[in-house]
This record gives sequence, C-alpha cells and structure tokens, in this order.
Amino acid sequence: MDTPQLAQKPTTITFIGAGNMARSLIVGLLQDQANVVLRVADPDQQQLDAIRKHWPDVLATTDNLEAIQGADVVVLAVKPQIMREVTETLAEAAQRSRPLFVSIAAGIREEALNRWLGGNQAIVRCMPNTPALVQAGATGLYANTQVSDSQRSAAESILRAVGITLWFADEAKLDAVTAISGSGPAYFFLVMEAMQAAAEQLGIEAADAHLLIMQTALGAAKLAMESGELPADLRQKVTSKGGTTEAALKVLTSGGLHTLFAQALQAAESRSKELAAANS
Ligand SMILES: NC(=O)c1ccc[n+]([C@@H]2O[C@H](COP(=O)([O-])OP(=O)(O)OC[C@H]3O[C@@H](n4cnc5c(N)ncnc54)[C@H](O)[C@@H]3O)[C@@H](O)[C@H]2O)c1
Ligand code: PRO
Repeated sequence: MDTPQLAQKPTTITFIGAGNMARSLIVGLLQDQANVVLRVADPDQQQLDAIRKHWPDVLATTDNLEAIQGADVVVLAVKPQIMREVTETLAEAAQRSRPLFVSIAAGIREEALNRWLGGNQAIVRCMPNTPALVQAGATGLYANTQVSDSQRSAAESILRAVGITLWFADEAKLDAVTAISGSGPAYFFLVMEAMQAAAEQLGIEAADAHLLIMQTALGAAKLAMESGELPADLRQKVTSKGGTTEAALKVLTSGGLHTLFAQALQAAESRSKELAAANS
C-alpha cells in the first residue's frame, strides 16, 4: 500500500508593488498551479482593485508591513527610485521574520538592498524582461551568500513561471544581462517599427505589413530556438547568391549594424552601472 503523502505547506509570496512586472509573475504562478499563497501591497487602489477583480484569492492591501507578515518570499517590484524608501520601512519587520527577498528592480545592487533592509538578509536580485507578460520572459538571477538552496529554488520557480531563467555567480554580470535581455525586447520592437515604415513605403497596407512582420519575427525566433542551428547558418539558408536577401543584408552590414549593436549594448551596460552607483 502506498504511504499517504503529507501535503506540502504552500509558500507565501508577497509582492511589494502591483504593477506590470508583478502582475505578470502572478499570472505565471497561477497558471503554473504553484503551491503558493499570494499577497500584494500597493498604495494605488486602482491596481489593487484590478488584482481583486481578476484574482479574488490574492490578498491585496495598501499596507506593506501587513503584507510581509509571515511571508516566505517578498518580491520587491517597485520602481528603482523608491526602492530605498520602501525597503527601509520594511527593515525592522524583516530583521525579525527573515524572508527571502527577490528584487526585480533594475540597477540596484544587493549590497544597497541589504543595507537598507538592516543587513544579513537573504537576497536574490534578478533582471526579467517584459515578454514575461506573455510567459516568454528571460531572467538573469544572482543570489547572495545568505540564500539557502531551498530559497534559491523558490526564487527560480517564481521567475521560471514566466519564462527561462539563468543564474550568474557574479552580480556585475547582471549589468550585461540588463543590456542584452532586459532592454533587448525594445531593440527587436525598434526593428519591427523600422520594417513597418519601410514596408508601407513599398506600398503595402499597414495592417498587412504588420501581420507579415509579426509572423516573420515569431517564425524567425521559433526557428532559431527549435532548429538547433546557429542564426548565422539560418541566415545563410535564406540568402541566395545574388538574390534579394543578399541585397538587403549588404545595406545593413555596410551601414554598420554590428558596430551599432556593440555600441548600443555597451551604452546600456554602462548606464546600468551608473544607475547602480547613483542608487547605492
Ligand atoms: N519594464 C521592464 O522592462 C522591466 C524589466 C526588468 C525589471 N523591471 C523592474 O521591475 C520593477 C517594476 O516595474 P514595472 O514596470 O512593473 O513598474 P510599474 O510602475 O508598473 O509598477 C510599480 C508599482 O509600484 C507601486 N508602488 C509605488 N509606491 C509603492 C510603495 N511605497 N509600496 C508598494 N508599491 C508601491 C506603484 O503603484 C506601481 O503599481 C522596476 O523596479 C523595474 O526596474 C522592469
Ligand atoms: N527596462 C529598464 C530600463 O530601461 C531596465 C531594463 C528594461 O532601464
């Protein structure tokens, strides 16, 4: 006879800030049917009303301290500019209850968060991206030395509910992750915008151009993910000698596309470091 399994205690996760990123994580966790109890705190009643309407089981409050009471994990999902003020008001309670803190804020170092939270806290810093809204995100994570193995798994499962996750042992690498995948969706959107304008100049109706461009972007990403082939090899397969693609690619490469991307990513990485220095 099978031994009956004891039901595992659910993990209580509190979101401080109920904005776009927090809501995408909540959707992911609920779709994942994770064994969790969810709470959110936000001063904006409209945000809370939206949460209550869609997810009546999620406790929604304006009181950050009430929301973190007894929580196993506290996800810090407010804008970087107000992170210091928010964490400093949580410090006293956090020193007593010692939850795992998961910060999704761009450009705020673990050292600063730890200091604002009173020190010696378990903190995972991560950099997700907006495709998390459709469960297709990419997140880089870093854990400080206070984080236990089970807390690491808890942090990973929250972010994995909205896409892929990748751990980094060196926190400084998160500046590069911010430049690559944090800001990255905007680079692809800019390419889509540029293609849209160019397609319309070729006389294609806006709606038709939009559909062709979106499906091409989706198809290219899916092919690159699923074929196991390198983008350079896939590009060559599209490019017939003396054909149309070759004509287009010549324009893009001779216009300095590679240099532009190198400079763009360097600018984003430097800005991430500057923001962290300003927020310390
Ligand atoms: N948007 C992105 O591409 C992206 C990518 C990665 C990480 N992030 C990070 O995610 C975090 C949240 O970004 P977002 O786009 O969800 O922002 P958002 O503005 O949608 O959400 C922030 C929420 O915080 C709430 N808030 C304000 N003061 C508060 C307080 N004192 N206590 C509790 N809540 C408070 C606001 O009312 C708002 O609902 C930011 O730190 C950002 O750096 C964003
Ligand atoms: N959005 C934030 C920014 O632009 C961080 C990555 C994506 O600063």
